[in-house]
Amino acid sequence: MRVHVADHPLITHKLTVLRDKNTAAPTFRALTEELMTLLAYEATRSVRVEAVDIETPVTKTTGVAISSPKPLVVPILRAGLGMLEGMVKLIPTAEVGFLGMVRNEETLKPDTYAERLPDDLSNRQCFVLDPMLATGGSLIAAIQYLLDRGATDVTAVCILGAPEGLAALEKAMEGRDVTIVLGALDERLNEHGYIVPGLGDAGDRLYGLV
Ligand SMILES: O=P(O)(O)OC[C@H]1O[C@H](OP(=O)(O)OP(=O)(O)O)[C@H](O)[C@@H]1O
Ligand SMILES: O=c1cc[nH]c(=O)[nH]1
Ligand SMILES: [Mg+2]
Repeated sequence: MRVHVADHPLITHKLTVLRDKNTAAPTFRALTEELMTLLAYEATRSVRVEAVDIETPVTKTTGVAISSPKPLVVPILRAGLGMLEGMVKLIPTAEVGFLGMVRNEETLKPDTYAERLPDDLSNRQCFVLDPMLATGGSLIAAIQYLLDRGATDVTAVCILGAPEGLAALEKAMEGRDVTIVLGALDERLNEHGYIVPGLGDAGDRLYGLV
């Protein structure tokens, strides 16, 4: 498994505003989308392309176009939905599948309550979006879902990660073609499984309490 932690002052600046408990939902949503777009630059570094012949006003030349089958973007509901627009703005031809997951706040285990994915993911490049990698339970289950359907090339994008979750993911995905791109790797998890310093509950901050 490959791990890339973004190191860019624009990302750190936007993350600082996102972390601030006084940042209200409209700004939080806008920043989540912007951060995704910045992280997408790294996450799509190996997006598959094929040669295409075109003609400029000056001459014939060869360029590239994103290959078919098009990449599959999978936001994990709810919070991953806040990252979706930031990704598909960059790859408008991407297809989008959905996984709905909620972590049981007592056991910290994920429960999958919705799934809408193609049956066969072999030969699809998959991009999983979830802002928070805490214990890693949700992301491991989501990536495993894709691998079980034949995916061989999965990149996950998270805005914040905890070392505990990253270690669990690395152990679970050992030897698999999985990449994770993080906006920042935080200090630790607290006794409730929340990332420290973190930003709180990403889903609640995007969409309100339920
Ligand atoms: O790494 P883990 O310990 O599994 O925790 C991370 C998960 O928790 C959050 O979702 P949550 O369960 O709060 O659902 P929500 O997006 O609907 O708020 C977050 O968006 C991840 O999916
Ligand atoms: O810090 C955390 C941990 C899990 N889920 C969140 O939204 N935030
Ligand atoms: Mg939540």
